[in-house]
Amino acid sequence: MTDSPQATSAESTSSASASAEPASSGSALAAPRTEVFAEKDQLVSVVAERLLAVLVDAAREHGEAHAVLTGGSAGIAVLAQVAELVARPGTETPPWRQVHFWWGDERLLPSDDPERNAQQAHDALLDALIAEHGLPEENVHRMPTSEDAADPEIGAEMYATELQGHAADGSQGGLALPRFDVLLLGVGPDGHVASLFPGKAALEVTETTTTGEDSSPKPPPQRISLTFPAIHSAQRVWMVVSGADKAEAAAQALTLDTVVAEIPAVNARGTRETIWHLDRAAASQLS
Ligand SMILES: O=C(O)[C@H](O)[C@@H](O)[C@H](O)[C@H](O)COP(=O)(O)O
Repeated sequence: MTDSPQATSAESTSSASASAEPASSGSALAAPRTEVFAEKDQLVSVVAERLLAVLVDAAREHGEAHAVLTGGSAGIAVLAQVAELVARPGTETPPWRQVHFWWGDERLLPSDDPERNAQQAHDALLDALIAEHGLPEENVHRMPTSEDAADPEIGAEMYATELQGHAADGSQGGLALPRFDVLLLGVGPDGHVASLFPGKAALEVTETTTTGEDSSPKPPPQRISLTFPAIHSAQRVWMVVSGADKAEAAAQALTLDTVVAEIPAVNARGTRETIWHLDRAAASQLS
């Protein structure tokens, strides 16, 4: 455990779940690594710095960068911190016209509802990037609203089409997806990630990149989510987990024999990197 906000001094360990097989992807996925920070603020600063660095490198290397955002308190705090870094003179930033933002999940609500993950991300970061730094509005790929789609399944199909429109060449395990450089995920106290909740049919979806949820146990009930195969296509899956209410779910997700149907977060992995960024409270039950 560390009191330093520096990524290099965070505890970093390979987890026992390294040999647990993910449920839905044929390709090899990165075993989870954990990094524990004394406080949420430190976690947030490190993830924000890393996010910017990944976008800079990906834009340089591939001519474009794709980040998948999450809702939730830690995920939105990361975006607010990115906004602070971007406003700070001397921070290296990507050419924003080459950066695309996507979402891992969304609540099917009206476009201006403050509960929408996209609305919160706009307030925290995206509005400033669009207004002051040249991020093209069309690079912000929001999931459909309740005005766009009559139900979550229709919304999910619409988003799959949007993803397909930016698909990388055949490299995402047969699914039409952009090359996600980094995908952020929060974790619920029940172990959910994105809008993939314990015991739900959405956990089993393997043929499509998106899915609709009609009866989420966390309000609101109607949601749209990426599926596990879509999550597994990401180069880097970064979990951002803060607070004692996540401790039990985090400990279970990082345990060898945990079942995806009970703790979906056990199946959140990327191709190159899976990192669980936890504050001390969220890490308090890790063995
Ligand atoms: O739309 C949502 O509800 C979120 O995307 C959800 O999956 C969230 O990330 C987790 O519930 C963690 O949220 P907190 O970080 O606020 O605990």
